[in-house]
Amino acid sequence: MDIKHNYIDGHWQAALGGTTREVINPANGELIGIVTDSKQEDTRAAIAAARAAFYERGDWQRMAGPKRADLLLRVAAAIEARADELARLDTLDNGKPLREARCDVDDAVACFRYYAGLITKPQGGVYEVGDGFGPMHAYAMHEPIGVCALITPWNYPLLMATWKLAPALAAGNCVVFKPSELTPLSAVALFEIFDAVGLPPGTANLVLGNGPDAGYELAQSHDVDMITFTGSTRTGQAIASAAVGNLKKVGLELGGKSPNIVFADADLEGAVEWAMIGVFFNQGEVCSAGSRLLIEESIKDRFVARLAERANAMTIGNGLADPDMGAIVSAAQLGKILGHIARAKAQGARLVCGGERYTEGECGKGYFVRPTIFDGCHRDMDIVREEVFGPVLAVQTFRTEAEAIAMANDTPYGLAGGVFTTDGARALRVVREIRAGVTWINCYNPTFNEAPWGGYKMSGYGRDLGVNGLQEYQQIKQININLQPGTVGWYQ
Ligand SMILES: NC(=O)c1ccc[n+]([C@@H]2O[C@H](COP(=O)([O-])OP(=O)(O)OC[C@H]3O[C@@H](n4cnc5c(N)ncnc54)[C@H](O)[C@@H]3O)[C@@H](O)[C@H]2O)c1
Ligand SMILES: N=C(N)NCCCC=O
Ligand code: NA
Repeated sequence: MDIKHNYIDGHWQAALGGTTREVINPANGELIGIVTDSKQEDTRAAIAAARAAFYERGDWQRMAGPKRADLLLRVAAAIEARADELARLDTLDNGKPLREARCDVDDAVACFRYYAGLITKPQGGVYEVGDGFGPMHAYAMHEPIGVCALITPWNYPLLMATWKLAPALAAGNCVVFKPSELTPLSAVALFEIFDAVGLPPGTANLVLGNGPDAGYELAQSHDVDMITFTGSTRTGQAIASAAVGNLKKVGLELGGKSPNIVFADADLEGAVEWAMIGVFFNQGEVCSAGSRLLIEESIKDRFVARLAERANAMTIGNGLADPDMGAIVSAAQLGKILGHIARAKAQGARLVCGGERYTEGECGKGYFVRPTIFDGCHRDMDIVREEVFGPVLAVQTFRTEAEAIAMANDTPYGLAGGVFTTDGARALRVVREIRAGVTWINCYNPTFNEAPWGGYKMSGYGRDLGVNGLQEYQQIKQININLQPGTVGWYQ
């Protein structure tokens, strides 16, 4: 089996220490790849390459915007040409159903196209300014930040990479990217594409390795100008602390425990399906998962019974066979999920369906868990407070709109939330009160490259996607122009 290497300064390179790491298919425990295993010294080499490319040669940042855009369009076309292979890679590596992986690839193609287009549109502004020193004129222009470090999790390997790489590169930065050590294979393919389209050496660098050894150096280094991270809140806190050393800019997309509120007047069959998409899509390994179902008391029994009936009918299996739900990413993550389930039971939540590992047929060799629903949950249970990052739903009831809103906001997180009702004014009132960065009305989880994505509260700060997602990776420079050069007679 080929060993996949780091991509530094336009070359594939083994980690200096020569050690490697096995990449596992969580559907059956089989070895699907071997990657180089980087340490701090490798990360430092990648940072040095990005710095030389940005500060010494500067060819990427000075390349005309339309030309940079053209290269990113070629990246999009190359991803599209390898779409089946890339979807298969993410399914093999992460465990997700193939049709979901295929959506991720389509979104990644569109994301590169979106930022290629956006970088050619007007940016900055022109300002009428005071004339205390004679006639003056001011404008603001957007510039790249410099060397950006990007760290992503394992739940959407290609898509999370793209959400950061596409805008960071479009803006003219040089980057060092570290994907999750659990799911590095599609990132390697993406860098093969960067290599093939001919990004200037040092523009995009790939470091393969774990968080403490390869990742943390990116947060700590004084040679990095910005770090953007998607992952757990705890790791985000460690990164933000380390980033203080040189006051690098920090962007954090962290965890969540998002509320999905269903009122009695909702289209209930639709709400059931969206609630399933909310918490069982991608095995529930979604930062925005609607993992707290807040349901109006009068319909609770009927709704939960229907939800359980449909959850029990979901097919589970190897993602390549395109089941309704695939494998959990790793043995460790499966263990965490089963731990959350055991604690919920111990704390008195009532198990409605699932609640155990799934081992039918070949699944015993992999890491599967049945879609799980707990009824009778209350605010001080861990299952209501802590992110599971698995297919586990906690159900609570409310009687009034005000109570639903208070329960929705009763969390340290603030990534997402949903509301189901046929009362339009109520839907708008409720989403306005939810303290979260991403909300849905009568749907849950779809998201689009055009609109900004990110959290409130302990779900982080900064935004991916949309115009804001480009501006994350840009400095703004004010330029003041004296329209009448000469002396002003200030000092007599
Ligand atoms: N808000 C969002 O958009 C979003 C999206 C996806 C996932 N998430 C969150 O990600 C979490 C699950 O992903 P995970 O388990 O991969 O998270 P994680 O924090 O364990 O790891 C994320 C990445 O950080 C790296 N890392 C770990 N420790 C590090 C350290 N000390 N210094 C630098 N890098 C380090 C990992 O190697 C990985 O690449 C969940 O909490 C989920 O909510 C958030
Ligand atoms: N619906 C999609 N694609 N969601 C991506 C969510 C990323 C965070 O986990
Ligand atoms: Na894997």
